[in-house]
Amino acid sequence: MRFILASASPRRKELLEQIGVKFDILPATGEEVITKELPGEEVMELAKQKAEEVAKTAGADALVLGADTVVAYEGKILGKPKDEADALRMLTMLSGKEHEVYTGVALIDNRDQSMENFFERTKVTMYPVSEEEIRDYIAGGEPMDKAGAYAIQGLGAKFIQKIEGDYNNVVGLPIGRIYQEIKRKSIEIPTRF
Ligand SMILES: Cc1cn([C@H]2C[C@H](O)[C@@H](COP(=O)(O)OP(=O)(O)OP(=O)(O)O)O2)c(=O)[nH]c1=O
Repeated sequence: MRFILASASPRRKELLEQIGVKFDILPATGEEVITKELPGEEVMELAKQKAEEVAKTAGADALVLGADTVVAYEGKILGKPKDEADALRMLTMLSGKEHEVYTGVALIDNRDQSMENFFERTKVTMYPVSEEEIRDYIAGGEPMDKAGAYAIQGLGAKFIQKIEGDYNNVVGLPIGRIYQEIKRKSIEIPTRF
């Protein structure tokens, strides 16, 4: 069977490569619209939309993986910042506080049209960050394509005090959980080794 990653994210590609899976990339292009109140519901729905779009064109023998990541803080859902002012607003909000990162996953097996749809949650605590540090960080460009306006795997690491849960889930893919779900369903996916 073919394994297809329905994502344009270089982080997701790297995480799948890390566990030795052989796969092709077919990014979903549809508009992401936030419609749910709860972050777990939201990321599951967006992951499902991405996987469904790609599954339609992926062929009868494909397993398609879609994912979506958001940050949640005090009932608010933070996606990617719209502009630099939005990034400043997000990082000011997260400074010195604990927030949650949710990644939703959808795995569609085209052979029997079945779907696994779940989310993983990781708690992240940021040290207090000054406005000057935030402005410098934004000027460097890293926040703009990241949910919550930071990258734990990049320069943003200097703001992170602690995390509770799967680190890879924050980067964009709960890779251990995904492997366990594939194993649980007894799906044989191609490997590089
Ligand atoms: C919190 C956090 C998010 N992110 C990234 C992961 C995701 O790529 C991004 C959230 O955007 P997403 O909409 O989840 O994904 P994407 O648009 O990058 O890719 P695609 O829809 O094609 O799959 O934020 C980090 O890289 N590091 C972090 O610490």
